[in-house]
Amino acid sequence: TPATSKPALWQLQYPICPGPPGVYIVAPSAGKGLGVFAAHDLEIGDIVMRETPVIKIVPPKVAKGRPYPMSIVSKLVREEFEALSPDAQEEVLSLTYHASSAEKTNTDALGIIFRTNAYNTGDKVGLFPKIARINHACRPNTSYYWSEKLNKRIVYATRKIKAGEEFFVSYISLLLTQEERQKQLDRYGFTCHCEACTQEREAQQASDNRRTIIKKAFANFEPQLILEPPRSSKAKEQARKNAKASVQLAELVQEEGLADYYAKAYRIAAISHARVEDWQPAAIWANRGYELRYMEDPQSPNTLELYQLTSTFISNWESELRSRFST
Ligand SMILES: C[S@@+](CC[C@H](N)C(=O)[O-])C[C@H]1O[C@@H](n2cnc3c(N)ncnc32)[C@H](O)[C@@H]1O
Repeated sequence: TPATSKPALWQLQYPICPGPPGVYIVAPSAGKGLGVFAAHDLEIGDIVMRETPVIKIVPPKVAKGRPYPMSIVSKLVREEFEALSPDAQEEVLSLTYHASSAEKTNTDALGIIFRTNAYNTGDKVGLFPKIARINHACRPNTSYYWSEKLNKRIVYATRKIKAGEEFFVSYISLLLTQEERQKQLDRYGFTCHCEACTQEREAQQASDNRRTIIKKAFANFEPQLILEPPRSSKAKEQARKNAKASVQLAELVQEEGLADYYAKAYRIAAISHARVEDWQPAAIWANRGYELRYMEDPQSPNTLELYQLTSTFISNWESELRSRFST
């Protein structure tokens, strides 16, 4: 039909829905190659991308912290790659990669593309060509999770994002000092110039201190996160101190802006208050943690646990109020 022709009657009766407006735009990002930018404003929890892996491999077994042997990875990736459509192959080959000079001459580029861009995906490692365009920051504005059920990686906003802002995720653990983070990022072949890594010296030092304290506190709290109330007076005293310290920890994580770790800190604050039977803050912290975990993945064990904790703590709080007003 010529473009100038009048719309048919059915087109007027059933206007064609153009679908939701796109969330992201891929465009050059200064000093970082390509990047992914917000097409419109986003709220916390809004989905940025959902993507199925084009290649998924079972990685070879290696000691913790050791790199996967590239010869094996390359072979596994190539097998999967050969089965892809020409368009999908082209998309994979267009991805950026970082190789050492020795690797450039003796390693299959496909394996290196995979290493630069792939993400842990349950017990496998997967390549997601669209998500792979998202650059790294040490105080990112999005986070992601792998949904085994949907066979998709899901990226969502962890803070409010304005149209035109770049989306960032973290490629590494963020509970490290700037120097430690840079060592880990070296394998991606870039020096991180994100907002968290380019602060004034004093602010940088303060940020390093906060991250070191948060990491230690998470480890120290771990063995104490049991719901059974303390018995001895010494244990009770310790539990009271912990409840106070757990609030300071949550505040510190917020001050450092590490949204990826908010839910973990809120769970610690919830359980620490439950142990001293301070049900109101226990319920509030648990609910805050639950809301964040729900956003991350409604079905995950972490989400379901916080749902349970929130309901238990709310009913304990209600019983406490009832007994207080009935006397
Ligand atoms: C997974 S890719 C991200 C997308 C990539 N920028 C592109 O053009 O396809 C990882 C590569 O992006 C670049 N990159 C990611 N985050 C960066 C950052 N914060 N600073 C500089 N380069 C970055 C590095 O070259 C890194 O090896």
